[in-house]
Amino acid sequence: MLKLLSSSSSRVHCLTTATPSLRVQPDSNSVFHALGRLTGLTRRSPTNSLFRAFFCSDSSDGSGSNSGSEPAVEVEVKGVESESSGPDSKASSAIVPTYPRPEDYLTVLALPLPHRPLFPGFYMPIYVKDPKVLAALQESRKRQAPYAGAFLLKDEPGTESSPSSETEKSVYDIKGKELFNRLHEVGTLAQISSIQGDQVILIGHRRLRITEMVSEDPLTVKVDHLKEKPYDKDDDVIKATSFEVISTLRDVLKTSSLWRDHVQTYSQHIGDFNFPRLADFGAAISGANKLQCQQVLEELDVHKRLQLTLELVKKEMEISKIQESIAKAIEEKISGEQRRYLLNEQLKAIKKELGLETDDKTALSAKFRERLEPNKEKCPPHVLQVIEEELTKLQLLEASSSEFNVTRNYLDWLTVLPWGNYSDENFDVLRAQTILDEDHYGLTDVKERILEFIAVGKLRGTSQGKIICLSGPPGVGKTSIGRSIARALNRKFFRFSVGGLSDVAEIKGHRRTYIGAMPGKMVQCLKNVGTANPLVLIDEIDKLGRGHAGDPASALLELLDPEQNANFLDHYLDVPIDLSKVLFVCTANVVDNIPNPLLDRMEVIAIAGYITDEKMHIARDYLEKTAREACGIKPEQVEITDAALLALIENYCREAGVRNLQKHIEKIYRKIALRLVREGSSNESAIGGEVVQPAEATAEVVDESDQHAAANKTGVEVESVGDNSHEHTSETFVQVDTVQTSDLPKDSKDATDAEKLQEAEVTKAVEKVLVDNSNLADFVGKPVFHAERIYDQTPVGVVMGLAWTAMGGSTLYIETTQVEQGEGKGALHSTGQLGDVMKESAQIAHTLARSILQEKEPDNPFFANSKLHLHVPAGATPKDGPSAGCTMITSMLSLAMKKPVRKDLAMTGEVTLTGRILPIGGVKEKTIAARRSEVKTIIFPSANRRDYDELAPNVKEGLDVHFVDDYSQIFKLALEYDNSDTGN
Ligand SMILES: Nc1ncnc2c1ncn2[C@@H]1O[C@H](COP(=O)(O)OP(=O)(O)OP(=O)(O)O)[C@@H](O)[C@H]1O
Repeated sequence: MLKLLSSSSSRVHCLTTATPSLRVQPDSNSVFHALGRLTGLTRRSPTNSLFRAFFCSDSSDGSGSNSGSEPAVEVEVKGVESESSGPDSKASSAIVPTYPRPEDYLTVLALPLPHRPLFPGFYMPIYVKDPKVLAALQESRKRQAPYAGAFLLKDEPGTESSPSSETEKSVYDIKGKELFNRLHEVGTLAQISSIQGDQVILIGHRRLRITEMVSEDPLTVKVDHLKEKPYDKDDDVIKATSFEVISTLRDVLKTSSLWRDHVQTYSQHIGDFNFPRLADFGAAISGANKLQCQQVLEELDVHKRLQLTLELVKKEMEISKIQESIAKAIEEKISGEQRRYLLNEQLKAIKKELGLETDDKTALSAKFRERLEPNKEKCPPHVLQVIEEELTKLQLLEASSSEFNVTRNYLDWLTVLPWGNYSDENFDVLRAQTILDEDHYGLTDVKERILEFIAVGKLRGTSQGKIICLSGPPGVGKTSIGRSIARALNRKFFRFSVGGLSDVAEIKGHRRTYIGAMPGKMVQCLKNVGTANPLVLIDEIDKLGRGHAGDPASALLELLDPEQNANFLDHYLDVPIDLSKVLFVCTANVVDNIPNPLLDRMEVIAIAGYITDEKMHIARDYLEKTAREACGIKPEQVEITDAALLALIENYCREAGVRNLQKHIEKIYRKIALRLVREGSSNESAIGGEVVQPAEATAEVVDESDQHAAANKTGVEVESVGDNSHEHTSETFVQVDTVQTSDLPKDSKDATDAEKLQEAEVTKAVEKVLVDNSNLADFVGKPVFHAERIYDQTPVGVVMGLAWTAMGGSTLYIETTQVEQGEGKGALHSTGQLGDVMKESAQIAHTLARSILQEKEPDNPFFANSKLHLHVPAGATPKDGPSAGCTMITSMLSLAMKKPVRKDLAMTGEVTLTGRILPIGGVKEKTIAARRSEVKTIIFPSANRRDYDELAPNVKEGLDVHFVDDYSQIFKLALEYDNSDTGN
């Protein structure tokens, strides 16, 4: 609320009703309007009212044209409840503007202004620290002469122009002469508006110039009251400049709110708002520095002052433009980001609506929960807890962060595993037996062991995780039996090979902190099979790598050991998994290479290899069938005779396993398939060419020695049928048919009869392919040479031994010859890539043979006088082991006694220096190898009798086996035989 009071009724002017005494100058009015518009203040606003009041009242310091023409008016403003009333509404309420006459104030108190000069019409609070000055000010107020001079303080030479609060304080300490010297000459007559504590509010009135110092403390100076130089208010240049100032001010005010605040500190206690006032106004509210402001203050030429002000406000304008562009750029940046954010959110919402949302956290969490739901009851509580924690974490993470992806993948694995989800086990022993027999012939031990396992499961009501290790040469069906066991037990099957595996992380997984971390093989297995009790086949466990970081064998131990694997901890998963229900089946070629702690926990079932008879069965009942089906051939289209199969096994596939046999059978069937297709297409083509071209029975074709030649001829025939069939005169079935066909008078034939004939002949052409002994080579090539049986009749000094290799058993010869003879030349030289153990065996054999000969033939100095050479073919294969000891002695004795050993005899056994025979390994393999080489008599150490007894009857069938403790028994069997018995 604005109230105007007057100290005397004649000097009161009401603001709301303009009285005749109010005088509005044309220039000031226009300025008022201009400024009113540019400040955005309404006529009703207090500031506006104040403008109006003062325009009409004071002309005492006005332009020269108005000077002294109007009486001074004293206005008291009280209770101005508006921010426009000044910097301090309380202070404003105490304002008692008076219009001092210059002659009353020729001597004034000099107040220093540290920051800016005080412009007429503006408020300025200052701090007066000097009590004397303060007292003088209060005194002057009491005396109704509340005026002082406010002068800008010059900077101390060498100091910065912007004073800190420190310098501000020190400014107030300057006194007397020093202060006088530091004051600018031109200042302002300031009304002491209020004094509160040490804060004094000054209102600027008119310009003063110091003429001399009157007293030092407080500093009092004599002053001249300055007036602007007379100017012509209609001067175009002045007008134009002032309008430019106004328009610039308006522009600045539009953009800068800071300026609007400055405007509101304008007190309007200055009388007319005319051109000089406009210049002061512009300079005062600009952000110009104090010297520039002082320059404006000192300028008494109105035009020059306006120009100076224009410069300042223009500069201000530039600054405000820069400020605006900065603000705009920032705003644009922010709004761009906001826009992107909004669009992203919209995109998400659309995706969600269309069900395309993949990354949305809630959708993800819902997906994980849904996946977990069916197994939730069976899921262990510790796993559920981890899942819940991770789900909460997922919600808190930023979707674009890498941590989010890690958590999402982790949750993916955690929720996908078949926690407590077991497949129903089959404990039906009879069904299992049928399945096992369906898939594999023989392998009785393995099948028996599986049936035992099922029986135990049936009685206990639940099965237990076990580790079975199937060992044996390649191709004996270790891997495939694993598959059948899974089928028999109704368990899911998972196979992984650890051959060459050297990284523990393959088994135990990587820690989640690594980029691209994955769980180990076992967790992957559980995810793949979807049940917690699969049969896991770990292939090639004997070929486990050494490991560069950690020991894979130890990691496997944790995985396989039934004591530990109930709480198997994968590094990635980080929660224990129960693997105790998993049935592990490992396969190995050589048990010795399996790390001992692992082997210790396994139940090893050795599969030694197959004898011919077993191979015949496997080939006939399993391999043939599979190969036939794989080639799409019907059983009636082919016949492989027993003789051909036997020849195939004995001459081509003599190794322990049946993989090679399988390959050969597949090869035969592939060739048969090609033949059938060729013949079929040749006949079809002939029909297509409208020529009857019956073919001979295929049986004739397969009798031909060169199948390819026959096939080629057929091809030629087909192509030339339409031209001149008479040209083909070869002896093949095609030739006969062609002649017949060409002889037929085409037009005399009934079409239907011809078609029937064609059909009948085509069927005949692909009727049956017969593979027998005579044409086997056409399918599988010539038989490969087998070094195993080099001699039909072993000569003197040559004995057949039995060896065991990773590929199964094999026979090998030990040959000894005499290199040199002469007194005292007895020595032994050995070759054939023998290892140290075998070389030592040879030495032992040499010594023992010598002592035996001495005993048997004391007069025979053979060993003492002969340099012997012992060789074990094949020379390219490294050999080692002690089991050839007895064979070596026999070979040497045979040479010494010039007597060949018994026919079809093979032996094995380690021998000591005293002639004791020690047990050997691989009895089954060796027996099978001996049978393959058509050995009739075998000598084994007595200690191996038990191993031999366990062999299947068909393996033992027809063999004459002798078990010996001492070499003397071998001597008897090998060298002291009756010639009529052995056929020698
Ligand atoms: N007793 C058998 N009855 C029927 N088929 C058999 C028998 N033994 C092996 N096979 C067949 O022989 C082929 C080779 O067997 P598999 O691959 O299981 O050999 P493996 O012993 O695992 O060899 P490797 O040690 O080289 O891995 C398979 O197709 C398998 O079906």
